[in-house]
Amino acid sequence: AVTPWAATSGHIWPPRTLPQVLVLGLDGAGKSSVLHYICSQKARTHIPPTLGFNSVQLRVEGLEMDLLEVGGSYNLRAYWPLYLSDAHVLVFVVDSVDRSRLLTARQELHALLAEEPRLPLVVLANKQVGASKHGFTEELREELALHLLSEQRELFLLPTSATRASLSTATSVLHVKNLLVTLLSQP
Ligand SMILES: Nc1nc2c(ncn2[C@@H]2O[C@H](COP(=O)(O)OP(=O)(O)OP(=O)(O)O)[C@@H](O)[C@H]2O)c(=O)[nH]1
Ligand SMILES: [Mg+2]
Repeated sequence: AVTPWAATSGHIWPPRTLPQVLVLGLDGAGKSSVLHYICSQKARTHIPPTLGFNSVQLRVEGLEMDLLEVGGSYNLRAYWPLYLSDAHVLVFVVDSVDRSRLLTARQELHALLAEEPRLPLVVLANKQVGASKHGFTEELREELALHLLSEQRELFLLPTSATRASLSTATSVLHVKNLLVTLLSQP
């Protein structure tokens, strides 16, 4: 059988030289939408599910980076760990409205990072509507048990939205970009 990677394996081997940001998270969390916004500055509402992976290059302030999304559907999650060792930063996107799947997101995230104690982690609490309610970030931190991941790791949690053309969307995504630049610029 043809794996989803066969047609595109040239992208992942030989290893690339640009710093790599790996973008993971359950299906429907909004990975592709966030990437689309980051790269085009435009909100887009109908993006098809990622059936394999989705790779984009981004240049910010003279720094070039590769952003690699691997689809989040159950079958594709088996491939997630293969991309960890090349990653400089992991961006993990969660749907902060769909509380019923936070436990699954938490389990996947913890399983993934068990072997990578030092990989910087940026969790995006996506699908924010307007200003998030007081204490929201703390709740989410708890629900994802982020304290268990944070000993030697740089860890950030940012609220984002990606599908509405609004100032809060633009600002949230700008924060993500700036954070990536900071993380990738450190020695
Ligand atoms: N309301 C709202 N909807 C969003 C937001 N981000 C993404 N969506 C919607 O959520 C659905 C899934 O978004 P995708 O970007 O395809 O999610 P994904 O994480 O790439 O999913 P897979 O590729 O299947 O792993 C789409 O219908 C998006 O329009 C957001 O910030 N707010
Ligand atoms: Mg996608």
